[in-house]
Amino acid sequence: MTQRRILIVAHAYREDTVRAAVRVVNAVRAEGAVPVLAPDDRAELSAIVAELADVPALGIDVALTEIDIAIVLGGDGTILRAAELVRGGTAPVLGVNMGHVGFLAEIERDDMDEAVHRAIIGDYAVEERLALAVIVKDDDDRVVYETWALNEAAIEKDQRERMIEVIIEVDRRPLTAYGADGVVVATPTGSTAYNFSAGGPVIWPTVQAIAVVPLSAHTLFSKPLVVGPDHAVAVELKDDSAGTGVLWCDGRRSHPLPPGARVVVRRSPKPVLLARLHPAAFTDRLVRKFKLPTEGWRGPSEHTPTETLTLPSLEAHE
Ligand SMILES: NC(=O)c1ccc[n+]([C@@H]2O[C@H](COP(=O)([O-])OP(=O)(O)OC[C@H]3O[C@@H](n4cnc5c(N)ncnc54)[C@H](O)[C@@H]3O)[C@@H](O)[C@H]2O)c1
Ligand SMILES: Nc1ncnc2c1ncn2[C@@H]1O[C@H](COP(=O)(O)OP(=O)(O)OP(=O)(O)O)[C@@H](O)[C@H]1O
Repeated sequence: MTQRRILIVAHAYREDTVRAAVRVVNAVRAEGAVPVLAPDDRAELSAIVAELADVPALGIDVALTEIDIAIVLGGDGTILRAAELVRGGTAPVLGVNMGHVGFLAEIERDDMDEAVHRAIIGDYAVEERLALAVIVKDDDDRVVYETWALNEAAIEKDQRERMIEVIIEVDRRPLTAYGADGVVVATPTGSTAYNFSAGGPVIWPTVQAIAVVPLSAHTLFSKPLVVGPDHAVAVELKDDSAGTGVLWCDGRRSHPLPPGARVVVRRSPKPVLLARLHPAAFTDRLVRKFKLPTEGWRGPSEHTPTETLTLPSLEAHE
């Protein structure tokens, strides 16, 4: 059997995640697999823990296509960073929550050793999450920037004192126009992030959809929209928009949007892959992460992993 290659992505500025990175590197080696670090991470981490300096580097010693799985030690920001690192390959991401929220993480830090073992031996399921393909066109309809998003494409004003004037379009048909702080075009995964703060709906990960949510729109029609996964949503900055804008994808990849710029968002042909160790109900994740009140609930005590079902069970309607 070929040796498995495990990318380890750790938050480099926290003591606990750096310590966890050393532990995971040692566990991977002890089980006969190859630990790998992104070159920048290796430089940052080995400045703190010298023994990490000899870990093979991604793209130098080991190609991205050779990576079997990425183990992530951090919060959602670190998981989004890991998703970017493995985007050109086929490795799923396994998040160990060492952040504050860790909504995208599969497990909490206390279960790390068992999770690492299962990652090394390949004992996990892979869940596909809808991702967005995002392009920016200039006012001559030329593509000037291309990227992708797991959470959202946020079209935002970039001057505090000026709104942006936008036109929303679906499948090349104009829908409405308004002045706003911005527009969030979110995936089901991102529905619990910026979309959620902006008043958008929480979308279960089993739903394939794209949400379009205005940020402080100065209009009576400012409802969040949800379109199917095969619709193309475009947000245009009007030619006479007083304010200039900026595109931010997952808070990581950005591009300026002058008046006349057009951002086109579609479902990416390439989903993001998340490694799953347990079939868990998305409902439970929402309750746990957002600390929702459920005291007094009198429903059935047996656990039904609804996240993996496509139809609601009969009990759900009781
Ligand atoms: N007002 C807001 O809520 C707001 C504003 C800007 C960006 N964001 C979000 O921050 C994300 C980037 O995350 P970061 O950690 O690098 O930045 P960050 O450190 O500023 O954290 C933003 C918060 O969003 C949470 N988060 C991120 N993805 C999530 C998800 N899918 N579900 C639930 N919560 C999630 C993080 O845990 C964190 O609490 C962006 O993709 C965007 O969704 C939110
Ligand atoms: N090695 C690194 N180099 C540069 N930035 C990093 C590195 N590790 C983490 N970050 C950044 O630090 C920020 C915070 O990280 P992260 O979100 O993982 O932690 P958190 O804020 O504690 O957790 P949560 O997002 O769950 O609240 C993110 O924007 C992340 O991308």
